[in-house]
Amino acid sequence: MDSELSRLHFASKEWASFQLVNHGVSPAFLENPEKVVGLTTHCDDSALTILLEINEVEGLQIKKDGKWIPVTPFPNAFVVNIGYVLEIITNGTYRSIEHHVIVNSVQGRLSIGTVYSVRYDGEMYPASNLVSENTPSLFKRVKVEE
Ligand SMILES: O=C(O)CCC(=O)C(=O)O
Ligand SMILES: [Fe+2]
Repeated sequence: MDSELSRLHFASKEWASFQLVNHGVSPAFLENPEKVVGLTTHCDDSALTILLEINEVEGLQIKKDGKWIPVTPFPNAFVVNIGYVLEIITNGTYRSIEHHVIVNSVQGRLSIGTVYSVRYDGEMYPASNLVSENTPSLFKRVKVEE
């Protein structure tokens, strides 16, 4: 049976891709804005994360040269975030950037992300054609699960 579901199951198993939805902040939470935390600072451990800021509420920020810079939502545009996996495969040519999400007490924020990664039982290391005497490998071979 080659249903959508079995194809999705195959894709999730082979590429570990899945979707996540961040819901807005609940009204109860909004009554205590000082307690409101968004998503704490992190780099994605995916290969690529493709994000849609559904209701175009600001909140996502990236850290550049030690400063937090807001990623202003742009109608119908995706935010493409590079994760550790791609940083390793490209031997650091593409860097994974630190980011976090802050929420405000006025409006909830809604985003949907599709996370593309690699097989969980595999290994990752820089692509061999990106490693040379002049560009030594910046990463050792590691298991994806590590
Ligand atoms: O909601 C967002 O805009 C960012 C979500 C995020 O950073 C993540 O899921 O890794
Ligand atoms: Fe993230």
